[in-house]
Amino acid sequence: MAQIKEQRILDYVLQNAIKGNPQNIVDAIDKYCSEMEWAMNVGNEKGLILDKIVSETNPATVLELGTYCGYSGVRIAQLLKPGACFLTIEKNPVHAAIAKQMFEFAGVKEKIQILEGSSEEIIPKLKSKYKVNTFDFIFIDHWSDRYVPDTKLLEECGLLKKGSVLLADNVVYPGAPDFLQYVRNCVRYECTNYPSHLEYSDKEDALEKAVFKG
Ligand SMILES: O=C(NCc1cccc(CNc2ccc3[nH]ncc3c2)c1)c1cc(-c2ccc(F)cc2)cc(O)c1O
Ligand SMILES: [Mg+2]
Repeated sequence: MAQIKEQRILDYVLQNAIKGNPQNIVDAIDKYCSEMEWAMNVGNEKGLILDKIVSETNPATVLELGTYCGYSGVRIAQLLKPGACFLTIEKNPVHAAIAKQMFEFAGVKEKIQILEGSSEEIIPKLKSKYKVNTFDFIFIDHWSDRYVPDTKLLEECGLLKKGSVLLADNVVYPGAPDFLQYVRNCVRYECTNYPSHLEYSDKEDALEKAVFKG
């Protein structure tokens, strides 16, 4: 069966990491992707910034756009308080299948629900179908041309409340210039930029935090 990179990453974790140990699994993915095959996980440098912002926010409800292999999902899940609700949307069914196995191995399966499909089709259904009211923390890491439309969709669907924290990956590389312009010029957001580097690379990148003011 033709193996894909994401399957090789999962296999490496299953064979080399400690089951039920989220941090060890995160470290194993970083080791594989820095030594063997580059992959678009948020990585450890930006991951530490993500950890700090999640810890400061201490969210009860989390939405992630773009699950991929589950790397950021595992990082976030290990920081959540008991009973927190974490939904992650993944359009690519192969990525979703890999992430599901990653979450099971990490022992965070009960904390995370993977919603298969695209953000534009799922976000409008979150209140009705998934009994969500608003999100305290949203990690945006899917197609960069969806960052702005999905931020507007979250507003329109009433899924943001005063203090909701949006954190967007890759705002420098590959780049999301329209997102930066939108949130930085909109009075309803308080923005902070966190310069960093592209995962497993020395190219410059950054995370952008945008706090919704209501
Ligand atoms: O593009 C990126 N990630 C998004 C992405 C990418 C591919 C597939 C999917 C399929 N998943 C998907 C799609 C649409 C969706 N709608 N709702 C959910 C949802 C889920 C998602 C990315 C790229 C680079 C990068 C690439 C090349 C390079 F040279 C340097 C850097 C680095 C990153 O950190 C990145 O995050
Ligand atoms: Mg990314």
